[in-house]
Amino acid sequence: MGTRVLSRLGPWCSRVFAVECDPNSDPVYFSLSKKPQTAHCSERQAFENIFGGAKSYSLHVCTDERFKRAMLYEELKSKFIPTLPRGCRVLDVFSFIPDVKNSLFRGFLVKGAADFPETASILDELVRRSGVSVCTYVQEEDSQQWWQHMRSKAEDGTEVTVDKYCVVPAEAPQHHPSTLNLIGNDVFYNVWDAYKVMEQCKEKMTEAYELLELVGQNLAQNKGGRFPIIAIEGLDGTGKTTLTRSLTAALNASLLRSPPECLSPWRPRFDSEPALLRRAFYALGNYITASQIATASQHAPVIVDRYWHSTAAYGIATAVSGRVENLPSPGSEVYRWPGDLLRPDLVLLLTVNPEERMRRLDLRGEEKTREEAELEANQLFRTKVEQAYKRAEDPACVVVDASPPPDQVLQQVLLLIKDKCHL
Ligand SMILES: Nc1ncnc2c1ncn2[C@@H]1O[C@H](COP(=O)(O)OP(=O)(O)O)[C@@H](O)[C@H]1O
Ligand SMILES: Nc1ccn([C@H]2C[C@H](O)[C@@H](COP(=O)(O)OP(=O)(O)O)O2)c(=O)n1
Repeated sequence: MGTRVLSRLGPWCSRVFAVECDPNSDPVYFSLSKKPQTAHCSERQAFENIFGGAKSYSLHVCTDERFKRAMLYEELKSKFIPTLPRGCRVLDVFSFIPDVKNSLFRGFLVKGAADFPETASILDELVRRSGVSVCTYVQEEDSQQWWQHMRSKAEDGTEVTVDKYCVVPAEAPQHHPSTLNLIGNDVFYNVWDAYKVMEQCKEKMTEAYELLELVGQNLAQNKGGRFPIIAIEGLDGTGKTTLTRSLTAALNASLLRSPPECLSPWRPRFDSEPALLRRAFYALGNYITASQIATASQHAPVIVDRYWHSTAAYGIATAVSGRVENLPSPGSEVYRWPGDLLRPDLVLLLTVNPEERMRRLDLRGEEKTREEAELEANQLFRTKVEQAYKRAEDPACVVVDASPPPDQVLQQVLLLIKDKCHL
């Protein structure tokens, strides 16, 4: 497969690879060459760290078809990786064309499992699967050169062929590889893009079928009324529910939320699905909420507890790995508002320091979504969500310090609303 065309994006050997060893530092980048190249001492050391010692191999999901890609990746992550023998080291590995959108294939580099007979038979099975490629890494005797052996099934599916490439150092690309597939996989910029994802799984999930029916019934009305629409955003525990309730009473407003109540029964199901489906679920939820906002804003101001910015900020922060610096820069198209989604007049982002947020969450003591639980455990992720919120544009979020007592936060927000929405 190596020299043959792997996808519309070109052959395997033109790809760059990135192995993530530590979320707080740059990945180790390498590319492939037919001829050995001299590497600097530090580059040789980096290769030794990732390939040296116990035998290592990598698994890559490599198909252009986004639904199949998401499903295969989830299968590897939740079914294959947990079966690995204890003590194996698993690192995220990306293969991509530098700075080319939608060229990213995700995968895993596994170290210390190749000597187990069970692993060998699972790998043989994976090699024969379409959409997965399996590579092993070997060092030639008396040489410091690492080789990638890419195993793939022959056209007739019976035999396994091996393409060999030297692993050579590659420069870091301008954009972190995990940002390349955001659009259309982690964030959707029109309803039809998310709708198409849901259509692909309606056969296997009745929830998807019913969701599509609901979206279909709710798309007709998407124009705001004469009253202002105010969205309240922020991490869990920042006081959104408390504020939206008091604001609703103070302004005699309608209170809505995204995802809307009618989707609550299906939410746990979608929360346990691969990221592509989860994101499509929340994206479609925003369009149903938009239709409810359109009706409600004809009669009274509307307060919305979470809306599009939540969907985008969590989607981007989950997909972009490593450091906060890896997020797309401010001004990037990923922070734009979807053209076909009803826009709020004002978006307020509630912020409190991490200690106070934890104190509030402990006091509340409710069950959390998987992502919220991850957020709690992971300061880096939390910072990325907040940064993504702050980079959102048109409408941008107005940051509100939500650390004072509830009544003071309410007064502060009422003043803001008076100023920005003339209420
Ligand atoms: N301004 C505030 N000061 C102190 N505690 C607050 C404040 N706002 C909310 N809380 C408390 O913090 C917890 C989380 O608030 P909540 O409104 O449920 O947040 P969110 O909806 O953003 O998850 C609740 O126990 C709530 O009573
Ligand atoms: N409009 C929305 C709302 C929530 N989400 C996702 C993002 C996170 O995974 C969770 C957070 O929602 P959660 O219900 O835990 O938040 P609150 O408890 O309402 O503060 O849902 C979304 O993507 N889009």
